[in-house]
Amino acid sequence: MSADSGIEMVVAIIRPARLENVKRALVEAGAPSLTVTNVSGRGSQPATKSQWRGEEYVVDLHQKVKIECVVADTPAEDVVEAIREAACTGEPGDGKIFVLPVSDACQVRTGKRGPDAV
Ligand SMILES: Nc1ncnc2c1ncn2[C@@H]1O[C@H](COP(=O)(O)OP(=O)(O)OP(=O)(O)O)[C@@H](O)[C@H]1O
Repeated sequence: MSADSGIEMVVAIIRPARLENVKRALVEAGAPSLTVTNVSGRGSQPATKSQWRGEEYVVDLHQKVKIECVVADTPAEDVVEAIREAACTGEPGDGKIFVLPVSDACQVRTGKRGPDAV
């Protein structure tokens, strides 16, 4: 389902090691613009145990990369599929992808609004 504005945001939380693969896939899907943030999070990927100075501790927040990709001309569904294929290893912890409606956009340089600003 697409937003009234025709603009949608795909938010993907993926393995850092898959970022280059995903960036390449987004170019091929016609959606090269993106914002990338280093994040930590918890899904169903099991916690791991680590040691520091002889003390054992549980690591339940895993290092991930968050990709935000706002699209208007390219269907969000194509972006989701491109990211999924490029990010998948088949192992727990591969991540998750969310699609959000975006009510409007504004290009700072030109003042354009709506899909033309994306
Ligand atoms: N429901 C959620 N809300 C917010 N962030 C989530 C959610 N589910 C997963 N995440 C984020 O995605 C990252 C990867 O999730 P993860 O892959 O471990 O779990 P999963 O997708 O539930 O299942 P699986 O491990 O089987 O792939 C998490 O570390 C977290 O940052």
